[in-house]
Amino acid sequence: MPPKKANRVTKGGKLGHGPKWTPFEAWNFERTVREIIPGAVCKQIESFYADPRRWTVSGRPQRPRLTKFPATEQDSKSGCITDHARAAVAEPVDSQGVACFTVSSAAATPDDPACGWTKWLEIRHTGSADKGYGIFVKSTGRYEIPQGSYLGHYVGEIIPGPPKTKGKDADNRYLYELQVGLEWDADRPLVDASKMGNWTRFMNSSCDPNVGERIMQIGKVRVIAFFANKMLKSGDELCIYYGDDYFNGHGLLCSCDEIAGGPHDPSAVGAGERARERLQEALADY
Ligand SMILES: C[S@@+](CC[C@H](N)C(=O)[O-])C[C@H]1O[C@@H](n2cnc3c(N)ncnc32)[C@H](O)[C@@H]1O
Repeated sequence: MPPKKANRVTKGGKLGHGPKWTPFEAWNFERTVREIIPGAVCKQIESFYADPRRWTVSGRPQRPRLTKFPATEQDSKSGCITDHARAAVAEPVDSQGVACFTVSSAAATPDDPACGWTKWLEIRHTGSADKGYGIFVKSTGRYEIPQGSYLGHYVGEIIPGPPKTKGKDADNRYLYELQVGLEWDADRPLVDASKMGNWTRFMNSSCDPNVGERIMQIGKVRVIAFFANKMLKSGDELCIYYGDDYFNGHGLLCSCDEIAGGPHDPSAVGAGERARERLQEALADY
C-alpha cells in the first residue's frame, strides 16, 4: 500500500507559536532531507535498535536483546537496506490538533516495522504557548518503551558553525552542535533542523529529561542518537535536556523554572549532570 499523502498543517493553523505560525510551515517538504547519516547507514542503526518487538504494550516490557552498538568505525558493519527514515512529514489526525508523522519514502507504510516509532509516538501541542509542540508516547494504547531503547537520531541540514549571533539566523532554535573530534572546537558543524529534519526536532527540553543523547560513530558518519533514559509510558512527553546555555542564549525562560520556582531554584542546578548520569545508567549494558 502506498503511503498516505501528507495532509499538512498549513498557514493560519490555530496551534503553534502565535496565531499564524506552526512549526511545520518552516519546513520545505519538497526538498530531500540531507541527513547526517545516509539512509543506508540509518537503516543499519534501526535494524540494531528499532525492533518493534522491544516496545511492548502494557506490563511486559522486554529487555532489548541487543548486539553492541558499533561505537567505532572498526566495529561497524556495512550493508543495510533502504532509507525509509529520510524525511518525515506532519499529518493532523484529529480535530484536537493531534498530529502524527508518517514517513514519506515511497517504500514505507505506517505498518512497516522500520517505521515502528510512528506507532508509538505522536506530535501534539503541549498546551503551553512557550513550549509549542512536543513529542509524546501515544495515549491511545498503553505503551511502554523500555529504558535504553534507541528512539531515533537528529536529522537536518549540515551547516558550518559556530551559530550566528547576528542577523535573521541568530534565533535559529533548531540547531544541534555536532562534535566531530575528541574536543569541542569553535567551528564545529551544526545540524540545522529548522527547515528539514525528522520528528526529533520537536523534542522539548526538561530539567529532568527522560531521553538522553549520544554522539556516536557509525561507519564514517556521526550520529546524534537518542535513547530512553527511563521507561517511557503512554502520555509521557519525550524530553531531552538542551544544555545550560540554550535558554539564556535565546532569551527564553525554561518552563521547568516556572514550575520549580525560578531560574535559581536549586533543583534546576545540575540538570546537565543528572541527564548524563541517567544516560550512562540506561546504556550501561550496551
Ligand atoms: C527544538 S524546538 C522544540 C519543538 C518546539 N516545541 C516546536 O513546537 O517546534 C525548541 C523550542 O521549543 C520551546 N521549548 C522547548 N523546551 C522548552 C521548555 N522547557 N520551556 C520553554 N520552552 C521550551 C522553545 O520555544 C524552544 O526554542
